[in-house]
Amino acid sequence: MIAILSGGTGTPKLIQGIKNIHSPSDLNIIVNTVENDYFSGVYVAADIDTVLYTLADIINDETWYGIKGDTFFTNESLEKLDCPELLRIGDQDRATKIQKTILMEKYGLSKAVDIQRKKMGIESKVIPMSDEHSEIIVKTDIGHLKFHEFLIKHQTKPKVFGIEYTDINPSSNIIETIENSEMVIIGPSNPITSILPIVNLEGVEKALKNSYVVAVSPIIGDNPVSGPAGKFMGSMGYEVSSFGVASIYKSFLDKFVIDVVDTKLKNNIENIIEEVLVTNTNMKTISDKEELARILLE
Ligand SMILES: C[C@H](OP(=O)(O)OP(=O)(O)OC[C@H]1O[C@@H](n2cnc3c(=O)[nH]c(N)nc32)[C@H](O)[C@@H]1O)C(=O)O
Ligand SMILES: O=c1nc2n(C[C@H](O)[C@H](O)[C@H](O)CO)c3cc(O)ccc3cc-2c(=O)[nH]1
Ligand SMILES: [Mg+2]
Repeated sequence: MIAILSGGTGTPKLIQGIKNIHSPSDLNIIVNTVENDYFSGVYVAADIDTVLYTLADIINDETWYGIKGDTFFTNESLEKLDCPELLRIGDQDRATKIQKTILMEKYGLSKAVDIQRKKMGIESKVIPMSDEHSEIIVKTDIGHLKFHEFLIKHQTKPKVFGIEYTDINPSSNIIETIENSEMVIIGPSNPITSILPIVNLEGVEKALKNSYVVAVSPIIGDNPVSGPAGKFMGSMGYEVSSFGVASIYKSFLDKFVIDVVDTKLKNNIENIIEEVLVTNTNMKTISDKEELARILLE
């Protein structure tokens, strides 16, 4: 059984490759929840929904959120009603989020997501990192911003001094999922706001130290492929490079996969991570994703 730690975008791209070459029923995806928040009265678990839609092959893989071909009648009507939404939420996507909100209020987030993934015919388990609510606050030069205000309203422009989120408990079977796995894959998601919130949960780092853990760097050269990971790493004093990512994961990482662009960093990173593998990690096509998955799983 393979455990995968996931945020949005980067890891779901890799999951598209993994699920094509490895039995989906053998995958347990542990997903970040600290970007979750209510929007227009509906609970939005952005990274969970991106993973669900990716596993169900309905993801909009231009934006890496929402459902391919979705309509936006409610989003546009809210705009006309002077209730503009920060997130551009599609109509089918909203239905899924409303379903999750209803189920969650009855059964908690983990059970709600498990009911949803079964109804979507997904064989892999999708496990929220926690059933408790915690939100990232981004400390910037224009004040403390919620993650989506920083990301969408301010287009990640403000200077970042740091991020914080309240301590929460891991959801019930995360530790045993990690301990029972032959391998833990940390996908190329944002190390600071997608992966570390999972690692910092009570007992997770210890479980990772006792597991075989492989990670893929989300940084190629001195920038992330997308999103604000570089700003967050810089604000916490990490070098914005694959070496910086290795420094974040070094206490539990066994193997680190970096891009060919960063070949020159291999020797340096081998001083802090046992095994470093250099390959193409820029996933543009499904064969890029399957090839990277093959290299990780061999
Ligand atoms: C908004 C989102 O960024 P963010 O919330 O910071 O990060 P996520 O965890 O949601 O994922 C983005 C993360 O993924 C990396 N990424 C994306 N595509 C690739 C790829 O083809 N190869 C690779 N090695 N990493 C990839 C990216 O650098 C980000 O750090 C967002 O960007 O959508
Ligand atoms: O940058 C954006 N991210 C949007 N996201 C993605 C999400 O807010 C972040 O980009 C996450 O970091 C992705 O991991 C959505 C996620 C959903 O589940 C539903 C709708 C959206 C809409 C947006 C959006 O309009 N802009
Ligand atoms: Mg994200």
